[in-house]
Amino acid sequence: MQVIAVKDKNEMSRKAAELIIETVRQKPNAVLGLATGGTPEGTYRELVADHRQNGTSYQQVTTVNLDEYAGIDPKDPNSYHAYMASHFFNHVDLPENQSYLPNSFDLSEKESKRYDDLIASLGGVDLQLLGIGRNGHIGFNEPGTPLTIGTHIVQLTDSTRKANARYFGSLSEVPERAVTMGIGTILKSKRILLIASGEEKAEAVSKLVHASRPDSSFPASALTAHPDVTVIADEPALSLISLNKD
Ligand SMILES: O=P(O)(O)OC[C@H]1O[C@](O)(CO)[C@@H](O)[C@@H]1O
Repeated sequence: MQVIAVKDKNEMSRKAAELIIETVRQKPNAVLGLATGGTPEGTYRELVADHRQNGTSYQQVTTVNLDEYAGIDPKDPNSYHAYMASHFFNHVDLPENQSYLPNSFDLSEKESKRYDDLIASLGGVDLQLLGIGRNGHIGFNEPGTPLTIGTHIVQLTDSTRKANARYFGSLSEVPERAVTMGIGTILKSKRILLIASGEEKAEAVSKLVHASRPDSSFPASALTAHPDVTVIADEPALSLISLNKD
């Protein structure tokens, strides 16, 4: 696991975008695994700016998203479908039929398997972008989730619902369930890029960096089993650990 320490959220966003751009420039038909939440917003802004200024093209790229709330209308502004459209898809030349998110309405096992099969049929994810929850969740894989599981339906923890309530009118409006790529799905990605910003992530980042093996009580620790993980974290997120800076 390579840990890149940066000063602040802006630098984290820039560095993460650089890595994504490099991936797309090297492999124009790359499959990008994408994340939502507050953390990657700046990264998408950087990607859009680069697309406008430098012409990086997404015409041959395919994207697959990590997760979506169960039962939410894709047109609902709080859906991850809407998030991706407004932060990224609407501003670059990615063809509409080359972006995939989990189906929020069909919660069957068959549909979950179809999502994993789709990713496999695309040749797998070249670069998976991840954020991290305060409790160590990646995607919506909450503590206790088996680490080999594929795409599945999860019951969101109170802490995750509270953390995401800032986007909804009230806590009661935050869906109780979600569909997420499983940790088994995530670990199949060829390369993983986890980004973290802010003091509220410091404990999770410290646990991740110090993890020596996968432990289902802290889902992000599963990344210790992956050979190519880059963590880009800012100073506040790294405040509980000391790193030797290059
Ligand atoms: O970036 P945020 O908003 O702190 O969220 C962290 C993680 O939580 C989720 O939004 C799910 O709650 C993930 O998709 C994200 O990576």
